[in-house]
Amino acid sequence: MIHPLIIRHVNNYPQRHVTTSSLFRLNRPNRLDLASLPKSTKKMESQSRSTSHNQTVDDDSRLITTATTRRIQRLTLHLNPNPPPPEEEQQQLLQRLSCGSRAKLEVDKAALSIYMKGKYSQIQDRIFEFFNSRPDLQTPVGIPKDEHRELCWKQLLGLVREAGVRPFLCVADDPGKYFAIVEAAGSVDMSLGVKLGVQYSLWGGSVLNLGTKKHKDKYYDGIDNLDYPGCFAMTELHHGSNVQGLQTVATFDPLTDEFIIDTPNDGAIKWWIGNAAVHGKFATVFAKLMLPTLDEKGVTDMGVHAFIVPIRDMKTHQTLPGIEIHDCGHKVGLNGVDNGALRFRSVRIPRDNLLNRFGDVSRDGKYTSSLPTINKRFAATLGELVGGRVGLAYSSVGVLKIAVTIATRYSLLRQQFGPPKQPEVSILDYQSQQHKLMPMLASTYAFYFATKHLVEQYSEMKKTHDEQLVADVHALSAGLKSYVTSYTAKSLSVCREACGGHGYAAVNRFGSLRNDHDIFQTFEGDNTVLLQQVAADLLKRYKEKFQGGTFAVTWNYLRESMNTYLSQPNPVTVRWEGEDHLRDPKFQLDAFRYRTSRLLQSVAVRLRKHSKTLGGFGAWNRCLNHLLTLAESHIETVILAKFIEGVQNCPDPSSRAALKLVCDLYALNRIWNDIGTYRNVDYVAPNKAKAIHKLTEYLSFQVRNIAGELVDAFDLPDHVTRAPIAMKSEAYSQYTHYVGF
Ligand SMILES: Cc1cc2nc3c(=O)[nH]c(=O)nc-3n(C[C@H](O)[C@H](O)[C@H](O)COP(=O)(O)OP(=O)(O)OC[C@H]3O[C@@H](n4cnc5c(N)ncnc54)[C@H](O)[C@@H]3O)c2cc1C
Repeated sequence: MIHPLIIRHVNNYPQRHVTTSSLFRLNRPNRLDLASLPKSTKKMESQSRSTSHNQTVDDDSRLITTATTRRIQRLTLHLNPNPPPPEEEQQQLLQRLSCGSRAKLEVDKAALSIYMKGKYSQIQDRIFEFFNSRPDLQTPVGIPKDEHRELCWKQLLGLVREAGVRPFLCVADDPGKYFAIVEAAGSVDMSLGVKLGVQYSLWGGSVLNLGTKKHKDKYYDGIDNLDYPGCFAMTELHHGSNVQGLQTVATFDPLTDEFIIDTPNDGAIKWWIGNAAVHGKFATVFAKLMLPTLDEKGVTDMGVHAFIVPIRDMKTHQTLPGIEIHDCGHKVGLNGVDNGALRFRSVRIPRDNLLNRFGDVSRDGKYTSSLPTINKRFAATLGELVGGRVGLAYSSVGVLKIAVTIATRYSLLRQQFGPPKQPEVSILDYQSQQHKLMPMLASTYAFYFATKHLVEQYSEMKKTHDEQLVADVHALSAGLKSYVTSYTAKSLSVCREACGGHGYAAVNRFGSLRNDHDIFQTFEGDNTVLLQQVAADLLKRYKEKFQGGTFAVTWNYLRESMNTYLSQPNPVTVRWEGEDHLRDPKFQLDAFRYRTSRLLQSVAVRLRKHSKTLGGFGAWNRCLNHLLTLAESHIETVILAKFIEGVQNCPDPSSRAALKLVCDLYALNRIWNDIGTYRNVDYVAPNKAKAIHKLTEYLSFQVRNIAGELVDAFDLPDHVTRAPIAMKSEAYSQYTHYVGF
């Protein structure tokens, strides 16, 4: 039993940010002797005791912890020298030590889960159940490349032909459902998610979005039922990001009414093409359309267009004449996907194989298009392909959910060290572990709401084709794809490390998740390149605004915050440090928006200045890091705004309270990460910066208290997370069983 004196003493203590981790750290061997700290720290301790209750944050929680801990240790030993307190009471003590009078939030897991799973949970559950019922379709750890490719193809066939899931129907009719299918398939095996994406978003999507009725009539069913496995052949050996630099040519031959596809040099070999090495029968090949002319050049380059090229015989599966295919080989990850390289030597295809939605060639070789310039046609063509980016952003959140679930469950289970003669504590009680994982858990929630918004916007755009929405979705998908995939990629390493040695066992997933996901940062647009598109879009709108235009819906906030930015920060509010203020969504959003406005305005000035001497390209490069920071800042702002909306719209009060806590952690952690910027411009005074830091640590602790419920709300079954160390029960025995005990 803990003596009531201790409890009273703790309750009377004016601070509430004494953390369990700092408490325990004191008791571990070889730690600093805290009694020997210099006198000045003791002075701070006594000062901190006089801090009033309505001041939010401790002056120095570690020192308070020191004093409190010593007192408790003395009292505990005096009153009861040996027996450790029963676990529940110990927990209560820790609770009080850690957050004063605040109780742990009660979370209604079921209600939160319903809210977080959204309207496509049924199809996802169906996919999980199908693979759970088919052990022969589950990917074993360490499967060799060629077997993995065959298994991945069987998984896809099983999903479509046996489980009756029809992704292609959803690509056009219900994109939200389609992205949910891709996420769930990717949770089973990321290679499967990507293979599915190649077939339906890339190959299928190119036919649907760039073709016309004749193409849909001819190819739709075969794509849907997998009789026509296909590729999306855009990238070449010498050109990936710079699509306008592609060199493959498609020359129209009016005599035979055909296009002749040619790879003019080795640099133009199509490279990295998914489905090409083994399974593909067709490829959508991106090539410069060349029309014969009567001038001395003999041909005119009409810009990059897409053509359907059969690459293997439908019956024998032999590579067709004029086509050479090689395997791109073993990759860092995603080895279930067969990426290949293709060379074309005078391959003839009918004129009808031009995907002619944005430009057509008549029988007599005349070019027609509703769009006036090559650039406009190019933009329209690429604009139709943003679905792939939306899918990657969405699936990346799915990967983050799995990783954070494994790391959090294991961190709750795992115990290392503890106070003398008391049980060891869970590693998630350490402040450092909370710091690694709780903002990540908060970010996972934040990204869920942001990508859900993106999917809704995308679906709306597909319905209405509203021009403004098209531009909005283009920038939003580029920004979210970059931001989320970069964050997930980094987090996978953090999760591995947070699980110590057992995080390194392949069976516990981090290795494959990390390797498979890593390329999400590059394909469907390199992240650094995509962020520049976001920055360019912001600048374009900024310029338009000063010419009397308006910001699009997503960008509306800039109008207001630009005005705030152009005035000086309010000298009173920069010092406000009360918890109510720091947890006010208005303060948080204002801070994010202020930062974006500032970055936007300052980079516009710099670009103008440098372009006079360096030209447009040089000036852009001179300001490139600034531009990338601007794009990230904008995307963080959009994410926060969507998270705040997600909290406000949550119908269940207990879930809403939990989400509010998580949202506050997301916001304050991001502000703290960039505190130098805020301090530099005096948006935040030193006392406020300190308060933000302390409150962030405190919120991490509070989130830790409901971390189990928060990851449970993702509702990922054990057969999806699969890591033995993260099983909902008997994790250790499942792990020992796995290695053969
Ligand atoms: C596993 C895998 C599967 C793929 N599947 C397909 C597929 O099915 N079909 C297909 O067509 N393609 C596919 N790709 C190709 C992929 O889309 C490209 O790799 C991607 O577009 C990036 O192009 P890149 O490799 O040429 O990189 P690069 O553009 O050469 O980029 C290399 C580096 O240069 C930097 N960089 C480039 N330009 C700029 C700039 N303007 N400013 C600043 N930095 C810059 C980038 O940030 C990056 O760090 C696949 C690739 C892989 C690895």
